[in-house]
Amino acid sequence: MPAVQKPEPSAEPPAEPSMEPSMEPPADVPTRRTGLTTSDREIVLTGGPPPGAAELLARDVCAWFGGRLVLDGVSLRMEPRRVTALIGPSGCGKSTFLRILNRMHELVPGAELAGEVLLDGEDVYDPRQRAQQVRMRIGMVFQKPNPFPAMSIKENVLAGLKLAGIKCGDKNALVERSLLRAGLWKEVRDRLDSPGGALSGGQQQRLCIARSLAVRPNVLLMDEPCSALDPTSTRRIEETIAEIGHEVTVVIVTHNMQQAQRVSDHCAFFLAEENQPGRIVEHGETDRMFNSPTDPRTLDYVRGHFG
Ligand SMILES: Nc1ncnc2c1ncn2[C@@H]1O[C@H](COP(=O)(O)OP(=O)(O)OP(=O)(O)O)[C@@H](O)[C@H]1O
Repeated sequence: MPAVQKPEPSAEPPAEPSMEPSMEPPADVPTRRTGLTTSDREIVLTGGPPPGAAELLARDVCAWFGGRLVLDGVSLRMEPRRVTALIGPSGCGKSTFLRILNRMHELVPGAELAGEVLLDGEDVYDPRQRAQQVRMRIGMVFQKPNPFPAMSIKENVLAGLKLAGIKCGDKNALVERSLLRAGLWKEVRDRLDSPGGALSGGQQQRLCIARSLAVRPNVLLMDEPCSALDPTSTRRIEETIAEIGHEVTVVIVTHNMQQAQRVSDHCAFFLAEENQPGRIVEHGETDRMFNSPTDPRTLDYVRGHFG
């Protein structure tokens, strides 16, 4: 087995909810739906990630579970302020790859990996990097919404700050801004002290996105964030992705080809052929991947012929 990068004793917090970073709005440009402006920059966070979206670069990433190779030689650049979709049939390693990006893979007993993941050029697996800090900069939204059900909506939004030890001088403004960005503010502004668990599934997922955004991540990973939601909630989350995608690097796993086309700028097609580990067959601009891919397997997949 190749060199395994495996640091970090396990004094880590539970994987979920993830640490969530945040983002700066582009200077002087109000965001599309929220009308937020540069005055939002005045919400000062102490101890959080450096501001802005970051580039994620995976180089020759391999992954094993219990000695079985499940991902082989995956290299991918995920550009800042763009949405990258990971697509491919079940079991080809999309979620494993996503979890490697913010060091959640190492929480799985028997999991190993090799290769490099660079966040704006810094190796996230450098032994000097703490996994918790990495997960603060690279947030994660899961398939199933996981708010703290007994905590209030407001407390849920602020929960990531507490876990990451980030201080904020104006928590009310941060709560409002995070909920605005997640597209939930109008629906909950009159009941911020109600429990998060009382929201609908789609609202809970947007609450989790708000919780992630509150810590101002540089990257937001989303693992099938709409798979448990109805079509209306799915559309609302897609709108949210379109809005935040201008401010933070987004990497999303989705089985829904229409969704990949709607939300992503760049697309990577993963495939694990029979008895083989998952690999990237092809990646590129989403329009090209869906309209004129170079590999016939990509065309078959995006046209729904298999998977
Ligand atoms: N915790 C684990 N222990 C052992 N094997 C695992 C574990 N998690 C995933 N695998 C295996 O790794 C391979 C890749 O799984 P992964 O979940 O990353 O694929 P995926 O493309 O995300 O699938 P899906 O689309 O169904 O979620 C599969 O063969 C899976 O069985």
